[in-house]
Amino acid sequence: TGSTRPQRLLRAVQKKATQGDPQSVIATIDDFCRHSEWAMNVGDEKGLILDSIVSEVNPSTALELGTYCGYSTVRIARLLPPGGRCITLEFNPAYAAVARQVIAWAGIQDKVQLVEGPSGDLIPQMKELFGVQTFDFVFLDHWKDRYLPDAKLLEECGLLREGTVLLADNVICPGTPEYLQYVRNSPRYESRYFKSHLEYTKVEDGLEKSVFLG
Ligand SMILES: CCCNc1ncnc2c1ncn2[C@@H]1O[C@H](/C=C/CNC(=O)c2cc(-c3ccc(F)cc3)cc(O)c2O)[C@@H](O)[C@H]1O
Ligand SMILES: [Mg+2]
Repeated sequence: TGSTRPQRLLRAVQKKATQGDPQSVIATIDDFCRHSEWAMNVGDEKGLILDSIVSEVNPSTALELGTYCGYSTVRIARLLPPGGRCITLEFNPAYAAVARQVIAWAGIQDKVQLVEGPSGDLIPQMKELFGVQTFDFVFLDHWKDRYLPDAKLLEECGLLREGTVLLADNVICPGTPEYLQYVRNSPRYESRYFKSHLEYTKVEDGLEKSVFLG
């Protein structure tokens, strides 16, 4: 029973990153993925776009769908204002266990609530479980065929408000065609594409920023 890639990524963080320093955790993961083992983190190039949009929104309450190893969780949480928090949903217990340790190593665990379970079950419980009224920012980076159903579920549960920003990773590669068609054609969203590259490669990918109009 060897280690998994997420476990090897965590070991690199614990070996090379400075405890309590989110930037060094981010840099260590990017170095690991670029020079040792590719992994499906949003990465450094798309990560800068993520950073700029999170900074612009300055969310009190952010939601992330698909924690994986916690890389984008750290990117988002390190930029939150005092009292801000990021709720991140992950249904794979092994990935959640790695992500908790990555987030703790970065020292931003007080800003993060990692919830284990499938988004379809958890989204309807956000208000009762976590006292969430509405989200200011949502980062979609889980199974690509779940972006659209979960966006609609967030609408139906009244978890979006006028101005909520949805940011979706991988709208080109692997691609999320149904989601893109919806947010680009629905009168309830103002959508814009941020062209970039698939993490750690030269392949085209990008992020879609969609503002809910209420
Ligand atoms: C019930 C399923 C839907 N609800 C869910 N609720 C909670 N967590 C969910 C989840 N779905 C998936 N997850 C988790 O999100 C993560 C899944 C992410 C899927 N991402 C990708 O497939 C992906 C894939 C690529 C990729 C691109 C090119 C390539 F050649 C190979 C891979 C690049 C990316 O940036 C990606 O994000 C996992 O941690 C998984 O356990
Ligand atoms: Mg992704």
